[in-house]
Amino acid sequence: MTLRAFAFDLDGTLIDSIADLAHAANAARADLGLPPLPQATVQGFVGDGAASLVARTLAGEHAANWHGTPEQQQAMARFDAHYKAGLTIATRFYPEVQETLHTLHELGYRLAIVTNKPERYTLPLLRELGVSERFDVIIGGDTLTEKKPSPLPLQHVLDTLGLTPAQLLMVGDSKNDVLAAKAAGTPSVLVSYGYGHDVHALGADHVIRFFSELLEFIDQ
Ligand SMILES: O=C(O)COP(=O)(O)O
Ligand SMILES: [Mg+2]
Repeated sequence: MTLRAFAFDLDGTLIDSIADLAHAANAARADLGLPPLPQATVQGFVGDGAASLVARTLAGEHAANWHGTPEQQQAMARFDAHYKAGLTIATRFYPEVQETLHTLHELGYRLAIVTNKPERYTLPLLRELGVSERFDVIIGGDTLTEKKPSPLPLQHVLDTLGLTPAQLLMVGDSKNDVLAAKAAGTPSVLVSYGYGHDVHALGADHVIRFFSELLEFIDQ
């Protein structure tokens, strides 16, 4: 491979954020007089951005869509307040992530974040975890006009870094990550420990169990 750079999904790939997301989701539901949802249920709602997460959280089902109704906006305001107040209470890097990012950086690879998480959470979260400086480009779900599965965020990374699609490896945990990679023409790797379902059936070029397996894809 002629890899020069990596684009990383955030939730379920670099960080295990589900406890803080579920806490904020259930605190928002409590504010609206609704009973809590199991953490595993909220986990299944993550991956399409905050508006989808809030719409699903409010309805208690994955099929719900964001329409910007007054009730959804109220739920978003409550979720937003709770999540911003506790972005990194329980959120942690998955094993081997920090060491592997350090190694890739030392080897001269450019590193990007391509997440559907909005910038208002992504940027402070990365700062709180002390890794903002690690990344050459950070694209949140609302940074551009389209988010994953659109190829736009990855195309923006390619343009910014001056790379061809074959030189960038998308690393994620869910369907949107593979769809975005395919649409942008970049290779993709899925981690099997994240929030995606059926990762082996999503058509990624590789599925890995541990983050450090990424080092097997580079010319050392
Ligand atoms: O906030 C989300 O919906 C998930 O974000 P991700 O793209 O980092 O998995
Ligand atoms: Mg993810």
